[in-house]
Amino acid sequence: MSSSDEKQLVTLHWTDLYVETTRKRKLLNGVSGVVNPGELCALMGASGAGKTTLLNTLLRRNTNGLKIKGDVYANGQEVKRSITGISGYVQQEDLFLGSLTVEEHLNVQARMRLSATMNAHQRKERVKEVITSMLLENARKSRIGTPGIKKGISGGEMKRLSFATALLKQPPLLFCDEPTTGLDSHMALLVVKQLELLAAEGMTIVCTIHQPNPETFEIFDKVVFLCGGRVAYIGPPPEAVHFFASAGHLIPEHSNPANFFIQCLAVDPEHPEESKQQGTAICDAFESSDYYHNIEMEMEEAAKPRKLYSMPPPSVFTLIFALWKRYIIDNYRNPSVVVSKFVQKAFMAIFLGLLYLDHWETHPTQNGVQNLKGALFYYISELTYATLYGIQTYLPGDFPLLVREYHDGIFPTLSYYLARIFSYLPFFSLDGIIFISITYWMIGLTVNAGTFFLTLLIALLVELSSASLGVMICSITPSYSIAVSISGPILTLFSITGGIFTNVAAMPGWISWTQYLSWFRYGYESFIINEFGRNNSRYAEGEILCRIGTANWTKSIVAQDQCLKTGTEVVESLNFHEKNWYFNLGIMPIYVLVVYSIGYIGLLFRVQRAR
Ligand SMILES: Nc1ncnc2c1ncn2[C@@H]1O[C@H](COP(=O)(O)OP(=O)(O)OP(=O)(O)O)[C@@H](O)[C@H]1O
Repeated sequence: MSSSDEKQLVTLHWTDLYVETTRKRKLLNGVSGVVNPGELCALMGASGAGKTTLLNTLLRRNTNGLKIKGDVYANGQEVKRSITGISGYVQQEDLFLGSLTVEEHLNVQARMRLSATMNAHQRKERVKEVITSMLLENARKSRIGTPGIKKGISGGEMKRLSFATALLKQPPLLFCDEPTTGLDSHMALLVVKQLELLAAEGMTIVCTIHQPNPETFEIFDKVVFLCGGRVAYIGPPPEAVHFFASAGHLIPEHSNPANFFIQCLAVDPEHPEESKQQGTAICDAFESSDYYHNIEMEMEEAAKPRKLYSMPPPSVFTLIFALWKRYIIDNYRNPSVVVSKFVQKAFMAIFLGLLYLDHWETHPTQNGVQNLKGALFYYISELTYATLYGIQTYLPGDFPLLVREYHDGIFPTLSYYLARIFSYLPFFSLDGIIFISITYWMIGLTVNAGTFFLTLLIALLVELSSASLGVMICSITPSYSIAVSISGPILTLFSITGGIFTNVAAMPGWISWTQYLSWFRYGYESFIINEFGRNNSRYAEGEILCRIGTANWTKSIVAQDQCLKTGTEVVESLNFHEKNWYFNLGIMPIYVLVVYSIGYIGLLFRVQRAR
């Protein structure tokens, strides 16, 4: 629409569509057709006739690996992928984020689908309108749910919600793939009547449909019967009766016309060759009939170019914000993220605190120093494993919806990627902050605000690094199980080359480079320098006792040559270097950016291929 009071009308036509597989199997063989504004058109035919292939070809969806010839036009102008900008698509399988309520889902979709020119009040009104028109008022506040996992709204309500979503932006063109499948006959009729109303308002509607009953069949303005990838009939339903009769297939009394036509065109397993010949004869008869001539004239008219408006889409920031909000709600409603994450972290913090509970008296002792070295390494592990595996539990589940919404032209992959990362950040940083804040004081790290906040900063960078690798692995691998099986060995490698299990300077050359691929090395060195280095007076000359901190001091004196007497000696005992302090703090954010970027490229590739 050019403005709110001017309605966009679209004539869709397609000419000589040929679709072939890589093995040269013809799925569509010269299919042409036209649907005018205000027409409700059904694609019909026996199973395997090519209905879904035609719908996908018109929409340029799910056509990977297929060779397509022929063109699709809207208002006389050739459209390819841009058809998504002027159309809505209701797919056979309903796909939603089940944790949202019906209204929340529509609000988020309204932000993403409606034009940038609409304000918040207008969007709200539009959401109200679709809720009312799709009879979703009673389900407004209900969670959508996930079939088979968490019960939510009914199947019929889900289908109506799919319609409501597609209709939000009032597209001039609507495609539906088997909108009545899975619905009872009453609900199916209701859906088709709803489509009739939309067509009456000027919408151009194309849908595939399986064996409609006579009452439903009559509602369509135009039907397209396909047979073996060819058009067997296209035109109004009542005329189909005459055409099939003229081709020698007189409909018996009291039979369902759609069923009868489909049977005429179907391959009979008992007489496959004869039935194929029958189908071919009907297609040939149609191509030389007046019915086809009428369609050719309609197509000629449709080919005259007319205006095609498109509304300004929302800004990238609006898209990111809407998606971020959606995933924040999802994370929040996902008890395993919120509850288990924080409870687990608090529990582990108390456990670690009690394990290493500070038992020094006035000075650090040798085993106290050793304990801190161990506890600081454990910090890395705690901030790594739960974060990386936690993220991997949820991301793969997003993929099907992401693919659908991306190919619906609602948002670019980058908007999803950024929104998803930002939606995790609060959860995957707050838990680390809680963990450090509890343990820091219990295990006896330096009581100093500067050292404490720097420990928090390092912990945050470690957790961000771990999250980035978790997201990256999920983004480039096709499933959760593959992501997890790749992550395990990588983390083991990072862990053993991180600084505590092996001397970082003494590792063999062929493996020592791996330490620089991970935050284990950078994070651990930073933690150690922060605590023991940077002229921390607590570990100045003479402050660390050459004793093991037990009750019996005299029996536990450590030999001078094995005694770490200063903080600098502690740092050097691990072959770490204070000069790396700023480098480590700088490299971790760069690491995060690089790893996220690799993940983005991987995800983009996968999303684009999944068509
Ligand atoms: N990507 C593809 N690669 C190879 N063959 C395909 C592909 N897509 C569809 N086909 C084949 O093309 C034929 C038509 O498939 P299509 O899904 O369009 O039929 P349909 O009329 O929608 O059938 P149904 O009613 O069973 O869904 C079928 O034989 C199918 O196996």
